[in-house]
Amino acid sequence: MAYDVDKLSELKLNGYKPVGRNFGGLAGQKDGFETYAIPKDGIMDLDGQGSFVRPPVVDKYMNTLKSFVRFVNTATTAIMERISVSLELPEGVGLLDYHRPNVPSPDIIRLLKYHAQDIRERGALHTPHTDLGSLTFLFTRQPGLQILAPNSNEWTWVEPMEDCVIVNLGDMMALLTNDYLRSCLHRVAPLPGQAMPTRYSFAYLVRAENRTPMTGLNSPLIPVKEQEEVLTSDDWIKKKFGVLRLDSRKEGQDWVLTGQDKVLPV
Ligand SMILES: O=C(O)CCC(=O)C(=O)O
Ligand SMILES: [Fe+2]
Repeated sequence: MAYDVDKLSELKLNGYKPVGRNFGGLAGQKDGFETYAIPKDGIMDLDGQGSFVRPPVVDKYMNTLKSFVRFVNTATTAIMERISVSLELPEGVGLLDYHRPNVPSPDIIRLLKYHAQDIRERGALHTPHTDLGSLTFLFTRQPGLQILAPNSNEWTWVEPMEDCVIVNLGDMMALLTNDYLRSCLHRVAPLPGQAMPTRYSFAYLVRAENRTPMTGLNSPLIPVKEQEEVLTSDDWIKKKFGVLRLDSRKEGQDWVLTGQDKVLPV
């Protein structure tokens, strides 16, 4: 297969994932969506990645992609600034220092297409998960996204709104704050009583710069945590993908997929 994401880049930053390659939303099943990833470093020509392998259609929209990355970077900086103030982070060792727009990082744009599903096969096409990065900017006009709020057993629908983008916190925010901030558990499912239609969405996934230590930042609000091993951001990404690509979820790996232990309703 041309442009296979598992062959083009170790951190799965570039290329196509067909339906059914990830662990699925239903017991013993696989996922029901295809994706195409486009790397920030390639779009912005960082780290010598400007000539990344890509099909002509991606090439054609390179200027649009560049403006889109700049737009999201501006929003990211504003959000990180606000969160840094709220967390009382000292200058120089904060979130902004690990999310510098012009420095290489494993950020991607992810295009998603969910496949239609017969009403008799109803299930979540996207297994419940948290996003592995810092922030997710999600763009869609179609419903289907659900979140599981902390201490709740019920999935809540997140309705898309005109001219709005949905922003999630991902695992890296939990790791950088020793769980003071939590990553948002979500999935994509058909609406009640309806079959799943073909659904399109796209996301910009903000991730901390390569080799960022995934441990709590220095703040009076962030609890101190004893850690046997501090992963770097690249290793965290590899670990999460290792679990996503499994055929079944093994005991003790819930946390990697969902960011939290034993939270999934049965
Ligand atoms: O399509 C959506 O609404 C959610 C996508 C998503 O969760 C993801 O790409 O990680
Ligand atoms: Fe997600």
